[in-house]
Amino acid sequence: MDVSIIDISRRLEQGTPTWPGDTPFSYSVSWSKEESGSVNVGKLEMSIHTGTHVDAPFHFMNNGERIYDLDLELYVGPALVVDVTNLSSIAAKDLEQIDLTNVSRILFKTNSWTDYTKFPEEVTYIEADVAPFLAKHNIKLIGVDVPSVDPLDSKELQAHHALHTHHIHILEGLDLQNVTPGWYELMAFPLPIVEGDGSPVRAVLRSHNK
Ligand SMILES: Nc1ccccc1C(=O)C[C@H](N)C(=O)O
Ligand SMILES: [Zn+2]
Ligand SMILES: [Zn+2]
Repeated sequence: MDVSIIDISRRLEQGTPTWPGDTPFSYSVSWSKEESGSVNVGKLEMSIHTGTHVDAPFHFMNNGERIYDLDLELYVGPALVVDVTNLSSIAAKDLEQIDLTNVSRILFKTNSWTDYTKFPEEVTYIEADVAPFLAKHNIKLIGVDVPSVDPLDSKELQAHHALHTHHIHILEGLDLQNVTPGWYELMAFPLPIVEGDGSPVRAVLRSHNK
C-alpha cells in the first residue's frame, strides 16, 4: 500500500502550551486497573483551543453555529499548503501569485510558532482582506500553524469575523514544520461535541496529485 500519512497535529500532554489563562491540558488515569479490577480509565481536561483544533462560529459569536452543526466535508479533501514564511502578516496581495484554481482548502505554513514547549508571543496573522479574496476563489477552509488567525492580543478578532462572513471555516494550531508546500489530501475531523465552540482534531495529510 503506497499511502503515507503526515501527522500535522501537535502533541497533547502535560505542559502543552495553552492560551494564557486558559485551562491547562491534563490527562490522568482516574480509575486504575488495580482499582477497577479490569481496566485503566483515563480522564481529560483541556481548553478546546489547545493544540490542533477547529473553531466553531459560536467561539466568537453567541448566536454562531456549534461544532456539531458544521459540515464534515469541510475537514476532508484536497488542500494546498502554501509557504508564507517570513511574513509578519498575510494580506491578499501576498497571495495574488498563487494559482488558486480548484482550491477549497488552504493551509498557511508561517513557521512563526516552532517552539512547541511555549505559547508564542507574536505570530504571523491573517489580514481582514484575505477573507473576501479567498471567498472569490471559493475557498471554504483555512488552516494555520499558529494558535489564532488573528494577532494574539486582538479583541476584535477581525480575521475570525471576516472569514465567517465569507463562509470560510478555521483550523488552527497545525504543525507544518516538516511539510513541503504543495497539494495533499487533508483529514481533520472534529469530535461530535454537540454544544462545542470548536474541537480538538487529529489533522493529517496524505499525498495527493491534483
Ligand atoms: N482560548 C482563548 C482564551 C481566551 C481568549 C482567546 C482564546 C482563543 O483561543 C482565541 C483564539 N483566536 C482561538 O480561536 O483559538
Ligand atoms: Zn481556536
Ligand atoms: Zn480561532
